[in-house]
Amino acid sequence: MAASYSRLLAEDSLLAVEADDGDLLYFSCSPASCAAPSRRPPPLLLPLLAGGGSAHSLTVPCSERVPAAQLHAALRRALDAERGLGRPLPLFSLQPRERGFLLLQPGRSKAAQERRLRPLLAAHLPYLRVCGYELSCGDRVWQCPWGADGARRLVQKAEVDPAVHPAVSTLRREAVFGCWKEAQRVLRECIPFIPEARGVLELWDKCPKYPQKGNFPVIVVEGLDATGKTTLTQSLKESMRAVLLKSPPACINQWRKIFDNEPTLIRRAFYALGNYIVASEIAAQSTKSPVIVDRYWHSTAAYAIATEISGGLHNLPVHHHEVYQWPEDLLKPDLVVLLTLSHEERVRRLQSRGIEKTKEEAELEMNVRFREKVEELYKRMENPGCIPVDASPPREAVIENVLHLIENHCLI
Ligand SMILES: Nc1ncnc2c1ncn2[C@@H]1O[C@H](COP(=O)(O)OP(=O)(O)O)[C@@H](O)[C@H]1O
Ligand SMILES: Nc1ccn([C@H]2C[C@H](O)[C@@H](COP(=O)(O)OP(=O)(O)O)O2)c(=O)n1
Repeated sequence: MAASYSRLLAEDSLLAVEADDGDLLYFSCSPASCAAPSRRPPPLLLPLLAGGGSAHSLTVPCSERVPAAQLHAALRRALDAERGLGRPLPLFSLQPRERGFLLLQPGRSKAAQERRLRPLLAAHLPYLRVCGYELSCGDRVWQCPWGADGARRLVQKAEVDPAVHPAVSTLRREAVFGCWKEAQRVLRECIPFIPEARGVLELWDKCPKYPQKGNFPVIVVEGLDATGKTTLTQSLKESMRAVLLKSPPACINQWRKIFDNEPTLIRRAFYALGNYIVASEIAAQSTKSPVIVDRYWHSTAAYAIATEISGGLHNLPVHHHEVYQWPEDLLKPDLVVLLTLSHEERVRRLQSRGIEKTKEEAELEMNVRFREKVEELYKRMENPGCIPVDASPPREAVIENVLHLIENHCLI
């Protein structure tokens, strides 16, 4: 199905949901101020409600970024753990800015769904907007906010606009930080409940804020897991007598698992600041020798965008979008090499590396789309862009090719 999104006729909100196949259906709601209801019904809710099903939307206002991200994650865990409520579909609202979930239950009454939901949401209710949906007059759906008697709002079909994935407009604010100040701000807000955030910030406090690169070349190696980054960077280190650095750097790596379990906003702020910490090491080392860096900002941005933008490649932000631009306050490398590999060969290497079967299977099955998006995103990065290198030849050939590339860039 082609992706379609809702843009509201009225100023109220824009809501979209991901369908089970990973693509996006749309569902929109606006206040009754839409004077001319369309003859066409909202495509998601009407058939479901007409068939005797029920639907609820749960949204979290996003004015305070960190608490909202945490509540959203807690809600997701609670809904995932509750069997029989159906898969929570992501829901976005831009005005007012909200994120949440839509729960659809074919063949279950609204009252029964509410009975299941109430105890689950009890603790969160003061901070949530919960609405049930009712069918009336054949093709009209009413939105009924919880707790407000008679406060019914008409749900109408919205203009279908093949424009942008609703998460695109939130990327800058919530996933791909354009400067260190933003990432620092998020981690500061996390100190009360993630003590490790203080550790990261203390290390960052000691780093120079706008470090300059030395005269020696700085080469970054990017690519998906198992494309050969470790192999290549080790060899380059030896053959170029270079210093090898990694992002996130060793000094914060001990906290990586903790941040990996946090919501996107916090997780990406950790990786973003990690890049700025590495930058100060790059600056210092590149006055003395060449520097090789295993992953850097391109990985941070590509993985963040690929995770946030559901569905296929067509949902990604357009070429030259601001999220593809290198942050102005981050030290730039001289060359970024992107190792590319066919899916089959990458799987073979993952297997021969002896990854546990469960992880390997999960990787194989669920990540085809994700992998495609990350690879495409690497290629869309700009200023500097990545130079793709075929990583399928034998190790020695790949190293040779990259050394040529470095020479051609007049770096050594
Ligand atoms: N050019 C190559 N040809 C065949 N196997 C390779 C090549 N480069 C790396 N490998 C092997 O593939 C696996 C993944 O490589 P690795 O360097 O660990 O990737 P990454 O650091 O990108 O995860 C390792 O077992 C490694 O020995
Ligand atoms: N500079 C970096 C490095 C990694 N990340 C994130 C992106 C992904 O979520 C993971 C990928 O890390 P992974 O452990 O697979 O990396 P390796 O291939 O083992 O080097 O880390 C990042 O955001 N920024």
